[in-house]
Amino acid sequence: MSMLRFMTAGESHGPCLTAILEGLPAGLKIDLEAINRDLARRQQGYGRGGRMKIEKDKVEIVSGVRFGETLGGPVTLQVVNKDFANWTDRMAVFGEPAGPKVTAARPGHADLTGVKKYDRKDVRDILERSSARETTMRVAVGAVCKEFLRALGISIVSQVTNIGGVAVDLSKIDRSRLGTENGSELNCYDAEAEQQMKAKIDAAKQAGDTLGGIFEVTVRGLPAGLGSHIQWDRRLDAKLAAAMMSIQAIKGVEIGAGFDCAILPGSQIHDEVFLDETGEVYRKTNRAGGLEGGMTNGEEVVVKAAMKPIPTLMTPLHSIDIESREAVLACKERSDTCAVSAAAVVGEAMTAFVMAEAICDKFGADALVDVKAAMDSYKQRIGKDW
Ligand SMILES: Cc1cc2nc3c(=O)[nH]c(=O)nc-3n(C[C@H](O)[C@H](O)[C@H](O)COP(=O)(O)O)c2cc1C
Ligand SMILES: C=C(O[C@@H]1CC(C(=O)O)=C[C@@H](OP(=O)(O)O)[C@H]1O)C(=O)O
Repeated sequence: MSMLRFMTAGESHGPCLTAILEGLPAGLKIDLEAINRDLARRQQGYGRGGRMKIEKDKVEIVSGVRFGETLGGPVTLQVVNKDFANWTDRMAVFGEPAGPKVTAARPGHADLTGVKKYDRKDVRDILERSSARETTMRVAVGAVCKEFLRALGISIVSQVTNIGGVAVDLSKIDRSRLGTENGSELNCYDAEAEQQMKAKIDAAKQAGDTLGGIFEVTVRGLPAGLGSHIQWDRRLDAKLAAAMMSIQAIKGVEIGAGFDCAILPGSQIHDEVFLDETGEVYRKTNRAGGLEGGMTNGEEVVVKAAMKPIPTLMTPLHSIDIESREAVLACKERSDTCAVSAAAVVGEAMTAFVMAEAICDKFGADALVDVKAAMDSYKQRIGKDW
């Protein structure tokens, strides 16, 4: 099994956010600007809250890279929370809290179960870590993984396909445009749908309500045969689904035709296989989303994720106070109205990590030249044998 792994640390309003990524090969050139571009993309999107005006997330690398190239050791990435300076009364690492406690738990968030499980008296002790501010570091890690994948000819793009029930007409989408520098403010490639999405977000904000939606991530250039049918925990579709579900507020994942597979007959779901005049295998459709038997099949990997509406509502829902145990309205922290386009960037990052891990698993991960050579030789073999 691969030893590619990462861990994040940091609170939403703490001094800084950190990630350690270990297991990437030595000899990979790191482009800080590419990481910062993805961090900026994660901060964008119609419907984001006030915090995005305060932060301008920029990464610093403090280990594992020398003169712009990985050494094969753990890479430590850091992003400073500018907002920490405004939160020292509630978020200082030592001393006594001087700011108010949060005691009104928000339905749909980690608040209520978190305070019970961790024996805390202030919901802030839970919300600071359960906040999706943590996804900043996933995006930084994912951007490094994307660099690795790019060096092997693999790219990852995303699009938002639905916000609060306003759906993109996927038949209108020119898929070759996906990934062109942020298709739009909402990372949506259907201009008409996007206008309606924005109006829907405006209306939700006006009503103190929030919205969820759906995004889709596509991986191009993958060799067939990543992952395995041999054991449950080596199936790449399972790893991808788990990685997507690990993103805050994601409640559903589909690979390829996904839930439609349950409705349509086999003749309309399975992708028929043909040989071209040179003897190469091809398929006319990709309803499997590039994964069959837990392995990539050489087509684009296509995964969708459904995000629930943001749990912090400015017209708060009924809840309880954890101190007085009285019925109250949930707390109103500054919050996003809709963050699906940001979640799509996080989805790209998690997909990048899963694909990078699958590559390291199959081709080794000591030196980038060896990974490339192993992958080239494998591609030659399967190209010829098919
Ligand atoms: C990019 C992104 C931004 C988010 N912004 C907010 C927010 O501003 N306010 C909020 O209450 N929840 C926000 N969420 C959702 C919560 O983090 C999430 O619902 C919460 O952690 C509970 O986890 P669960 O929904 O997976 O059960 C955001 C999620 C993502 C992915
Ligand atoms: C509140 C949550 O996270 C949001 C995501 C987020 C970010 O950087 O994405 C920053 C946070 O900033 P603040 O709380 O200071 O406004 C929230 O906007 C949550 O997920 O519960």
